[in-house]
Amino acid sequence: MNMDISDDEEEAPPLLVPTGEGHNTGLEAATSDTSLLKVPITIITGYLGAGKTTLLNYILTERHGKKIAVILNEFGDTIDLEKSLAISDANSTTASAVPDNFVPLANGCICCSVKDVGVAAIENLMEQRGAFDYILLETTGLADPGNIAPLFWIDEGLGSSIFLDGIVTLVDAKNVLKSLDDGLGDDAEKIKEREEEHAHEHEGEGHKGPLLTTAHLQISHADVVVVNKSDLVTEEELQAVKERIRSINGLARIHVTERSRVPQLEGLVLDLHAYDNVKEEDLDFAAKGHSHLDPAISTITLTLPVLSPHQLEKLDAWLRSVLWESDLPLHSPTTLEFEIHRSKGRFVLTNGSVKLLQGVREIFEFIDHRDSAKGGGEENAQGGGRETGKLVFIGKGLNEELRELFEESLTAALR
Ligand SMILES: Nc1nc2c(ncn2[C@@H]2O[C@H](COP(=O)(O)OP(=O)(O)OP(=O)(O)O)[C@@H](O)[C@H]2O)c(=O)[nH]1
Ligand SMILES: [Zn+2]
Repeated sequence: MNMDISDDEEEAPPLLVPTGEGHNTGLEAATSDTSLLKVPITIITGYLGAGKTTLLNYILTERHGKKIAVILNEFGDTIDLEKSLAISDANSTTASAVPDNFVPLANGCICCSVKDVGVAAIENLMEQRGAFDYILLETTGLADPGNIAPLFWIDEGLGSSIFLDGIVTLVDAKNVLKSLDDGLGDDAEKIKEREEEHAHEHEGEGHKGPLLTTAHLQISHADVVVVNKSDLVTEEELQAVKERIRSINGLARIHVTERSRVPQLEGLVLDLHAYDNVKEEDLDFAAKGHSHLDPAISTITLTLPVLSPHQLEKLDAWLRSVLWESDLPLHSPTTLEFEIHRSKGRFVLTNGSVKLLQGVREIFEFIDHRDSAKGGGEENAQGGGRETGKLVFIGKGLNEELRELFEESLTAALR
């Protein structure tokens, strides 16, 4: 497994969208200042019946001063919603008419729908600029947000007019542990498909990890988890649910609700800037959790020293190996398997500037920290060479043993 981590065109996974500059590993990516001109999109995901539509309705009827366009990918069985949710006017709670060229997403596989129909729907929507200033996308209960997020994040065509603000995952407090443990109630065919896919990827290895359910995928990609239906569980049950979610995703904020009524919209479910900013406090928070309550998915944190520009390039190469090929450059090879769903990082450079890392599956980018000079300078003055950088991974198979191997591998790579 010891491998060459040099830039190899052959080995690179297919990017979803051409960026015009080859592989967008982000070292040369611009800052996100332009996001101020773009319309944010929030993806609302969650298992069947968790309360997604209830949240949408709640958002649309709350005072938020926004004109919101809603995209549903399940029009077939939510005809009433289609009528009432289409576009909410900030000045009234009654919905205005659906624009002519609003194309609903078809039923079925969300990633195909979004690729083939959804992006067009949003592009059509964008021609109605001024008609709305926020987009909410409710996915089907079985959607994997890891397939959807990159479409809105990297796509240059859309990138000019919208940006992914965050993924909000609703969970049903009463049923989520059951769904995580045995996929009970989960679409059996979907699970079988996923297992077959997995078996195919690791052909001949004769290895089968713990069950990865839709609930796992939705929680591991969440920026916010809304634990809904709190009225149906005891305080102890609620605590167990929160701990389990925390162990899967150490980065996500958790809010407990009844009828999806989050105490506040802005900052809690809307306007998160979860993909163009990385908050230090979030990384610190993730670093505190060490429980691996969930056998399938967990969160690990690695610390890094202040990096020279050359080391930043080495980090970039290391990330390409880990994220693109699921391969850990090591002196002694390991048979441990892993799969990274989400990554976030914050790195201080020797010149005092700060780089942020954002990643979903194999797609990642470095972003310049907005107040780079200030933040980095202060830290350097205070820290004086302490381990200031942090890298957080959420994914499958990330146990303590692997965390140590990651640390060993990264240390060697930065040497
Ligand atoms: N007891 C209880 N019921 C709730 C709560 N929130 C929502 N419900 C009910 O749960 C059911 C499902 O809610 P929805 O908002 O439609 O859930 P959804 O995630 O959009 O469901 P699908 O689109 O079918 O996947 C509805 O009957 C809601 O009235 C809650 O906090 N407590
Ligand atoms: Zn719904």
